Amino acid sequence: MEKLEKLRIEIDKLDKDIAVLLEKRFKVSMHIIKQKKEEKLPLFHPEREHEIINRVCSYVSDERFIEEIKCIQNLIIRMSRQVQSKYMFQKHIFIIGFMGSGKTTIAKKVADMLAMNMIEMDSAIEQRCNQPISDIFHMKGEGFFREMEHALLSEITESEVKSVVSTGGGIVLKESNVHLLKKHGTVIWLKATPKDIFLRLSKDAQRPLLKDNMSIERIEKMMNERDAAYRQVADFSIQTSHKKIDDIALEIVKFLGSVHDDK
Ligand SMILES: Nc1ncnc2c1ncn2[C@@H]1O[C@H](COP(=O)(O)OP(=O)(O)O)[C@@H](O)[C@H]1O
Ligand SMILES: O=C(O)C1=C[C@@H](OP(=O)(O)O)[C@@H](O)[C@H](O)C1
Ligand SMILES: [Mg+2]
Repeated sequence: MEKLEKLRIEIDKLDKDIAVLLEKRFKVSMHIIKQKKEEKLPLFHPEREHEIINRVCSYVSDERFIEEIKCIQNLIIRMSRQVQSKYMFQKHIFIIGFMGSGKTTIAKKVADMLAMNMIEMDSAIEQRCNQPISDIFHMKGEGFFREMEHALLSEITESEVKSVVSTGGGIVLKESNVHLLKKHGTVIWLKATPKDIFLRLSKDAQRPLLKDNMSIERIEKMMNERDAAYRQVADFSIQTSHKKIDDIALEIVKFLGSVHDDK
């Protein structure tokens, strides 16, 4: 029993040392992000992160713990990115654009790169209604869906936690949403050609507005009707056709690094 007590005291002391060191490390991370911003350097640098993890593993002499230490180091790096993002972004990051432009896919990537919370508005509405979007449209009508969408956006904008938000393609149809997007976020507009949208969505039955009569011409017509609304709210636009998901997300993260906030 006495031996166990001694070991516990040792663990407690090590935990204290770790906490103090982590606090120091996070403070340095914050200095780094300020410096990166001043020097306009990329916020996200995966090669450097791999380098750090490999180097840290090379300090471990007992092979039995390499896997665990690697895992913890990964988490430390991710949490450092979280600390940096909290410092950097005092507004939400809204991803807007036509159906199939890649909002959901890219928002996940950007959130992962910045270690930020991600909100998928359509999924959140589906959860609230306990129904897929296509059923909500069919059974309760588009008007009901738009009310749900507006209520959710209002809630998101009131939240202290800043998120990467994947919106639905029709978010800009309500003027009150446009106002909220502009006021509370940095808005990224994803674009794609009607042909690419058609190819991306032709096997997807989850878009009620395109479900029955999907054609390149119909997509082009709807897109033309909406483009002005996307344009008026966007801080940055990016063409996604013929680009890889990772490259699109990196381009967005690079843009976000150049955004000036109040700090
Ligand atoms: N840049 C891209 N290149 C190729 N396919 C893409 C790209 N972006 C998204 N996709 C694909 O297109 C489909 C629709 O993407 P999604 O993220 O759901 O779009 P949105 O949320 O804007 O409707 C998905 O199957 C996704 O994998
Ligand atoms: O463009 C629209 O009006 C809509 C787009 C959908 O989201 P995605 O853009 O993710 O497909 C979804 O919100 C709903 O079907 C309405
Ligand atoms: Mg989506």
